[in-house]
Amino acid sequence: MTATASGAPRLLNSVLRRQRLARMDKGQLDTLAQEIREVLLETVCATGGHLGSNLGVVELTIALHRVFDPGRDRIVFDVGHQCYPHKLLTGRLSRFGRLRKAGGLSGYPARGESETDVVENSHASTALSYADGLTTAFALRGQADRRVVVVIGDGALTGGMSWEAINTIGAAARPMVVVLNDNGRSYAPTVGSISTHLRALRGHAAGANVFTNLGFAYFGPVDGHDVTEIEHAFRQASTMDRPALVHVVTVKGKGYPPAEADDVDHMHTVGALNRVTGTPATGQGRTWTSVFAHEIRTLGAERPDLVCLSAAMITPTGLADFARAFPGRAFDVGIAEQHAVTRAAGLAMGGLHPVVAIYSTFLNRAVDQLLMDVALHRLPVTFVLDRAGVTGPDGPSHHGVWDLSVLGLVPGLRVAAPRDPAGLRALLREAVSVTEGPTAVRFPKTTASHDIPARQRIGPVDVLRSASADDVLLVAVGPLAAPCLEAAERLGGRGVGVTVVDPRWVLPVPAELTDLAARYRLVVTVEDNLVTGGVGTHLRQALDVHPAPPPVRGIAIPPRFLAHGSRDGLLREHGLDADGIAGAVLRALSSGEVAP
Ligand SMILES: Cc1ncc(C[n+]2csc(CCOP(=O)(O)OP(=O)(O)O)c2C)c(N)n1
Ligand SMILES: CC(=O)[C@@H](O)[C@H](O)COP(=O)(O)O
Ligand SMILES: [Mg+2]
Repeated sequence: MTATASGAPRLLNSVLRRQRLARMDKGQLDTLAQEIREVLLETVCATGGHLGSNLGVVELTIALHRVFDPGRDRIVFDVGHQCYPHKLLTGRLSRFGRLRKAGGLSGYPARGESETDVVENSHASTALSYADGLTTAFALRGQADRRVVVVIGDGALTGGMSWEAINTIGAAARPMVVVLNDNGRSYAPTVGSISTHLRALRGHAAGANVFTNLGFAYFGPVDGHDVTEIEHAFRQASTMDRPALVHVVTVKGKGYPPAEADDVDHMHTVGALNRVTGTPATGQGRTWTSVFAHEIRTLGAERPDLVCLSAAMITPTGLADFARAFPGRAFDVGIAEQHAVTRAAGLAMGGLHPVVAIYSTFLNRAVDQLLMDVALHRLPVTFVLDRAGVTGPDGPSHHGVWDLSVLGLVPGLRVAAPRDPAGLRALLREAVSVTEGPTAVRFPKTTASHDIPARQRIGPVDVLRSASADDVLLVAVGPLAAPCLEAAERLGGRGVGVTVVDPRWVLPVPAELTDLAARYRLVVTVEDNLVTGGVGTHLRQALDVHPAPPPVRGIAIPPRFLAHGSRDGLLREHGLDADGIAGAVLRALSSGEVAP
């Protein structure tokens, strides 16, 4: 894209070489910033993405590219959701219109797009550790002239890894520039004593502070929207013979009044927007998150022992209503999943029933805490895993496709996968009623469809469709019950008898499911999770004890990282839609490996 509604971003189009940027005067830099904001608004209002975070770092990124060489130096963005201006300044303007679309630009740094992109991960609080490694490697390889610059937000600074890295970086005293982009927010205002300290520094920074006490030179606070002031601070910091932190104060959503005025999250991440009003371009309908939000709020009134925890995502995980109704029982711990899980263990030891609301992919950050601090002690903690399965536009580090494989390893943990809103409400209630160990309830990032009735229930297992012949058993995990039923109808029309069941409590595999499966010629499991270690794996292992177990085919996500795209497109690509399921069953039946 080389033109926007307000005309071609002439200066931005000309920034194809760093030298051009270095020669711009103040007036041109201001124009360049305006052009970048125009492209950000025009694009993200159409494609969705991270709006507030990127509007806030326009001047900071221009200054970065004027002081440092993104090709030879390493600019490491923490999380990376704020990399759009960097992408626009490194030759990707023409491709920017397909941001976060299948085959288009990633919404995070992507090494395949540019040599100037370093870290593709979108999980917070990792940048300082990467930087510690990079500076060490450059020193050992005689490349100490290559500068390493970290851009980290105040939110990412609440993550424990950030302080683990600060601990060794401060001691090593190797030069590094750390740009602290302090807008006072994660999604919501950043919580905790770190945030309080930063607020004090924003007001009066003279003297020692936590960074200088840990071996860093400190520069700031700097006006994060004045390129000249930022550039001066960067140049000063880059001359230091030890790590230097530049405290840049910015406004999340700068330059777009609806974002600056958004009290919830300054439009941290948005879907397609009406740019004039700042309202969603299309209605999203009822989401799984909204069903959970309503039910946990209801449960909170019934169960005074319920408390809820989130790692800086109270609203995105559906806890906002609960927090408003029960302010003393909802805890935002910052971007600190490990602390959230073990704090929940402490809350459970103290006689409460904690609910940890967390995106599936971010639970990976706290596996040891889940295993050892919660499950080993058989503590009644309930994990509500939103964004479970293929999420879509956020790409490989956001798809929640590992939770069933991980949770299946945890002794004493029970995992539920509701197929519809009624199932979520019921299974959430069942989960928070379990007292002898941890539970988990997982659901995807999509609209919550209509309820799917069961014909009968065998133990925890719902039978959704019965066939006259015991040919095929389709085991549907969660919302994939809908495409399974559609596939069964198509197969029935071709004379294949297909029974469809929903285990509801999917791990450990219920004995009733194993006993039922043993009666069929072919068992096919369908799950929005990695094929390795998912429900299919566990059911196959459970059937091994039967004298003549039927073949089990698993339709699931292959063991590789999935690129960004639409959820439906990625599910279709991996055979997790009605066509894919029906085709897989027919191929299995004709493979000769299924008893007649
Ligand atoms: C481990 C982990 N937990 C949660 C998130 C979700 N998340 C993405 S960005 C963000 C807030 C980041 O705040 P900050 O670092 O201050 O950046 P800003 O958006 O304010 O520029 C959160 C919580 C994440 N990416 N990684
Ligand atoms: C960068 C990050 O981790 C989140 O902001 C992520 O983009 C989740 O977005 P959704 O809440 O839209 O799934
Ligand atoms: Mg922030």
